[in-house]
Amino acid sequence: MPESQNLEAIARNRAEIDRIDREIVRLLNERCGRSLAIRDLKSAEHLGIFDARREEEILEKTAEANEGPLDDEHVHAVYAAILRVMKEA
Ligand SMILES: C=C(O[C@@H]1C=C(C(=O)O)C=C[C@H]1O)C(=O)O
Repeated sequence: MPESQNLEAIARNRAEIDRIDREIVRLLNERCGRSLAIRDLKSAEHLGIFDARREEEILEKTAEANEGPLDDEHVHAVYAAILRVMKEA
């Protein structure tokens, strides 16, 4: 493939990554809205924000959902960060 075609392919893949990143940010904010709703409901029930068992369940379910090419270890690292920031929102 001539060099210019490779450069065009890089540009196309980057445009797709930009689109996917916008979608990921939208979904993260949608998820955060649900997490905040649960926080309010827990507060009304005088329950604490953090639920270690639920977070473990999420880490298991996201590993099960992983079809690669990311390793489960990578998905775990991303979700550990997501669960941490959800509690800081
Ligand atoms: C939203 C909840 O509260 C916290 C936030 C979680 C999340 O963002 O998924 C999961 C468990 C809790 O630490 C919940 O208990 O479901």
